[in-house]
This record gives sequence, structure tokens and C-alpha cells, in this order.
Amino acid sequence: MTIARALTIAGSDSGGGAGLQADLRTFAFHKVHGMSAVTCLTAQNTLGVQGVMPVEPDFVALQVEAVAGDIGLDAVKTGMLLNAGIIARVARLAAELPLPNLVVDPVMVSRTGVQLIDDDAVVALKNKLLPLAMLVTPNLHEARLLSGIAIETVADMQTAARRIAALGARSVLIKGGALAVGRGTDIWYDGGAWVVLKGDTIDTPHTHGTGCTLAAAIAANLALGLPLREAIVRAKAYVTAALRRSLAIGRGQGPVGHFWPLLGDADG
Ligand SMILES: Nc1ncnc2c1ncn2[C@@H]1O[C@H](COP(=O)(O)OP(=O)(O)O)[C@@H](O)[C@H]1O
Ligand SMILES: Cc1ncc(COP(=O)(O)OP(=O)(O)O)c(N)n1
Repeated sequence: MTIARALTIAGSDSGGGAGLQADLRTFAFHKVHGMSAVTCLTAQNTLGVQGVMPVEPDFVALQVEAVAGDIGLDAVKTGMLLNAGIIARVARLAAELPLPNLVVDPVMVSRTGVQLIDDDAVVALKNKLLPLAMLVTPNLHEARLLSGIAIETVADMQTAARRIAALGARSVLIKGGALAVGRGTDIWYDGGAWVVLKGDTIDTPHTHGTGCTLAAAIAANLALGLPLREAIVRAKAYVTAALRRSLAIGRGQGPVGHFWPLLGDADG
């Protein structure tokens, strides 16, 4: 049996809601073989991040080379790359291998506004990795860091997307999970066309891992051979469905229900 193959280059979330754990679950849901190159370990739960331990950049590269050279890659997603050394090494790999259908989730700031990577890493992401991406998927805070403008409305998101595209990314999806009005509206810009993805707003506090899940679902759809626009539209529907069945576990923000069809009815 042949199967599409996707790689996530991302951090581990010990709580299982975000990071490579969310990515691999999302790949599996899409019937795509998932592989992972681990960039860092986080001690994390539904309340927040308690500690981070980085992996050496060359060992991140070794993990990627090991699977690319043997199993092969149909799509690649990056998540929490943590520091400038890892980002520069991944950018070099992208030039050497290459990394096909590269979806860069520029994990820099959580939706709650906590910066997750250091300042040098923000600069490296902007200058070294973004220009290599087929798609970059910032949340509102990350879009503000990348574009330099404050974002409150869908019109602001459009201005920011234009500026981020000017940094060299081929297309930009700004996620509106933190919008005060119209939460769940995302916008996609590919340098020419605009798509406003107007999802339903799901009233739940359990939204941990939505960004990872969306980007991983897009990468899975690209690995399956869908065109980018279709890959995004279907991934957005998947995240919305998973949010409807999000999990009230832990004392804080629980994760989305990645395997929602297996969960039975809402009260089951
Ligand atoms: N409460 C919500 N209702 C509907 N969609 C949401 C909600 N929260 C997040 N999303 C969607 O989840 C995806 C991830 O967005 P966001 O949470 O902003 O990213 P991140 O997790 O990177 O901070 C986007 O498609 C966004 O619109
Ligand atoms: C290891 C790790 N990677 C990424 C994140 C951020 O997850 P994301 O889905 O982008 O954001 P939230 O919706 O959880 O804010 C993380 N926390 N840990």
C-alpha cells in the first residue's frame, strides 16, 4: 500500500495538545504517514509552559535527513523552531534537500500573547525561513510582529498579509482565533487573490493547539496532492470540527478533539 508522507519539524508538548503531538494526530486523521524532527522538549500542560530544552541544530537536521533520504517527503510543516541556530539550519536544509510543500507556522507568540521564542529567532524566521515558505500561517500576534502593524479587524489582517507577503513568503494565511469580533475568521493572500475564510465562532475555552492543527492539516492535504486553496479550505473545516469537540481536560485550556469522529455524540 502506498501512502502520502508528511514531516513536522516541531517541538514536543508534554501535554499532548499542541506541537508535534497535535501534528502527528492530524496527519493520522488525514491518512497521511507522519514523521517528526524534534526541535525542543517543552514541559507543558493546559495551564502553560513550565520549561523548554532545545535540541542541537545539527541533530534537528540529522532527523530530517534520516527520513527524507529513506522514506521521502510529500509535504513539510514547521512549528516551534525555538532559536536562531535551529531556524538557520532548517533554512539551509530547505535549500539542500529540498523540503517540498513547506508550510511554516511561525510559532513565536501564543494566542494569549506569551512570547515562545527569543528575539534573535524572530529575526531569523523573518529573514531566513519565510522567503522559502509555500505558505506562512501567523496568528494575530505573530502577524503584528512580522508586519509591524497592530491588528484588530479583518481589514488590518489584509494590510498585514500584504506586508508579510512582501517579506518573500509565497502566500500568507493570517489566523483570526484572537479576533475580538468575528473570532474564527482567517484570511489567505497569495500575492494576487484574497480568500476570507469565515468559520463559525466556537464558544469554548479549550482551544490549545488550534494553530498547529490547522497548519498540519494543510500540510497533510498538500501531501495528498490537493491544490493550496483547497488544502486550506478543508483544513479550516477540520479545525472547526475539532474545536466543536474540544476536550475539557486539565485545569486550563484543553486541546481540540483531533479524532472527533471517534468521540461519539456530544454527551457520549
Ligand atoms: N473559538 C474559535 N472559534 C472558531 N475558530 C477558532 C476559534 N479559535 C481559533 N479558531 C481557529 O483556529 C485556527 C488557529 O487560529 P489561532 O488560534 O488564532 O492560532 P494559534 O493557535 O496559532 O494562536 C484558525 O483557523 C482560527 O480561526
Ligand atoms: C511545542 C509547542 N509548539 C507549539 C505551540 C503553540 O501551539 P499553537 O497551536 O500555535 O498555539 P495555541 O493555540 O496553543 O496558543 C506550543 N504551545 N507548544
